[in-house]
Amino acid sequence: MTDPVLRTRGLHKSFGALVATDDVTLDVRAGEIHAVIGPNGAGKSTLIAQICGTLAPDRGTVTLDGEDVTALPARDRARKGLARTFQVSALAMEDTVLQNAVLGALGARGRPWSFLRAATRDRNLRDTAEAALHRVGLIDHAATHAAELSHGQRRQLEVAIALTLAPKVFLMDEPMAGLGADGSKQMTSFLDGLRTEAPILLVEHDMDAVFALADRISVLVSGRVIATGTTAEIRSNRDVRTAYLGEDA
Ligand SMILES: Nc1ncnc2c1ncn2[C@@H]1O[C@H](COP(=O)(O)OP(=O)(O)OP(=O)(O)O)[C@@H](O)[C@H]1O
Repeated sequence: MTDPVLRTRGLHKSFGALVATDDVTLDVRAGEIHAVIGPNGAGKSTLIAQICGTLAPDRGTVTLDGEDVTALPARDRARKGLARTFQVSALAMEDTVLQNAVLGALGARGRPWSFLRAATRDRNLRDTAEAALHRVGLIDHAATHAAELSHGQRRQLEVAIALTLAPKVFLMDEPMAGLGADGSKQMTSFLDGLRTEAPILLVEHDMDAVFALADRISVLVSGRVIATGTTAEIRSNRDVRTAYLGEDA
């Protein structure tokens, strides 16, 4: 079997007496969607933060394509292909969809647009940005301001920006949040097609989406992975049913 694209080994993080991440070992393999589920406060966001590098673990490692990136800051991990999406606030709302994607391709989000105006005239950057917008179905909205996009379209734009950086793996934190039933269905089918671009580590509360999409699921309870398996294995796991899904799951 090929090496996983992303692997955590023994990740551990405490806040005072509270153990938020308790020796978490998991991996994400090429082509798969690996979902992490768990009740509120189980430690999902804390885990994602350590994987993407915004929070330092007390111990344990994160490897990307076999390279130990534990000591690298988030920005360097992103450059190496660890693409965190759905931080909608990262979009420049006053800029167009195309400008956002070009800035993404430059890896230059957060810099004043006035300094980067020339970038949209750069043919290579435009081609990269347009290809990504095409891939996520936003090319017809290239001239629309990000502020005018729907919730779901903004998430697609975040993915387009991530695609411009040729991601090795996507980290997605609650992509369905706030989308409503129809929006969630559309996002589910969008993510289903996206796994061919890069595998996805998906943190999500929407169980319909999780069970429709995931190749494997890890269940986090009180910072600890209590089970990892296929959707069928997780559905029938007694510990999971007791701790999380409930007997009617
Ligand atoms: N910076 C922090 N300082 C102290 N405690 C924290 C900090 N960040 C998280 N925690 C605690 O760590 C635990 C795990 O929180 P975390 O947000 O990772 O859970 P979660 O599974 O993402 O929850 P939710 O599903 O509600 O988003 C919680 O008890 C939380 O209160």
